[in-house]
Amino acid sequence: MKATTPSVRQQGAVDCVIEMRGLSKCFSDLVAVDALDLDVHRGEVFGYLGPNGSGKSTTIRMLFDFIRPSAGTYTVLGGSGADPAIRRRLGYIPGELRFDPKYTTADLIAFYGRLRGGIDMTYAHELLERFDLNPMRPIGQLSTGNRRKTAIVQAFMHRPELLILDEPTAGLDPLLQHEFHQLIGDVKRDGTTVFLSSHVLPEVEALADRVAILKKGTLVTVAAIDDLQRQARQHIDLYLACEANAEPFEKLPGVLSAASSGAVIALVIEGNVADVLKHAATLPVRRIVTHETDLEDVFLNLYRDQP
Ligand SMILES: Nc1ncnc2c1ncn2[C@@H]1O[C@H](COP(=O)(O)OP(=O)(O)OP(=O)(O)O)[C@@H](O)[C@H]1O
Repeated sequence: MKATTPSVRQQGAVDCVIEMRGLSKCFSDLVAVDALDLDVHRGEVFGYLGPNGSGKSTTIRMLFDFIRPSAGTYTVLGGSGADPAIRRRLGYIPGELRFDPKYTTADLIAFYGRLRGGIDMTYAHELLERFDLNPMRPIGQLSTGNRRKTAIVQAFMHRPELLILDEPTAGLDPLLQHEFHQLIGDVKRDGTTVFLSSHVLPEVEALADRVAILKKGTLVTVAAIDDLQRQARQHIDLYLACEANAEPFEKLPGVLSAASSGAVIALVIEGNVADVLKHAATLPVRRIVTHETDLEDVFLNLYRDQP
């Protein structure tokens, strides 16, 4: 690992809070992470996606210096994730929670409070209330979801500049997932950067500004959610005042399928819908129904094997 200057490095006008250059990790002859070049910008929520075993947790564990890279370099907040001064500015939820079962959540947050020093404990107590967590029970007696809540409180309680979250909502019920999403929105508004590894595609779609997709240790895409949304297929139904004929739509650019039934034309379109709307304007259209774009399809296609 190359330690660089302890300030956040800038790339052009953009603050990069995480930088990876050629970052690689091999376990014997398995290449778990292969020459990653990736920048995470200050203030963004960055989704880190990929199928099981694609190297997401391995990347995160390198960022905290829990394991050493086989090649390449990284910086976190301009320095090393092993540096206690940097660690105090980070919040972390590991994929696998390993708390000492005999301690309570209250013990744990008191411990982290002392370790990090000078933090406002009222916020920790607000988080306990927000997630409806009884801090006095030993962690060994908590359900999986309640252990996850403990992990959330310890990661957010000191208002870190950068949160690195490895599947943070695994095991949370939908109400608490919703609360967690609100919390991410709150900290983002305060300028916090979030590096979010998740398998929950709608969660990433709702929260992330940009995403990277990792497959077999290699980056297959780094893209803005907005750009992926533009690539997503749109489903549009046209309700006409006459018998429908889908044929003229089939030839239009971007139309993947056009089907008619009675007075309705059902269209699936990729990219720009301008030509479709131009043609629709020549017809007696009574109603247009648009369905949610299938960003999940875009993600799944990127997950699948590419040539
Ligand atoms: N300590 C280790 N020793 C040997 N192989 C390892 C070790 N840690 C991870 N691996 C292997 O490295 C690859 C990447 O694992 P990693 O846990 O980073 O994937 P992941 O993307 O986080 O997966 P998941 O989505 O299932 O959590 C896998 O093939 C895994 O078996």
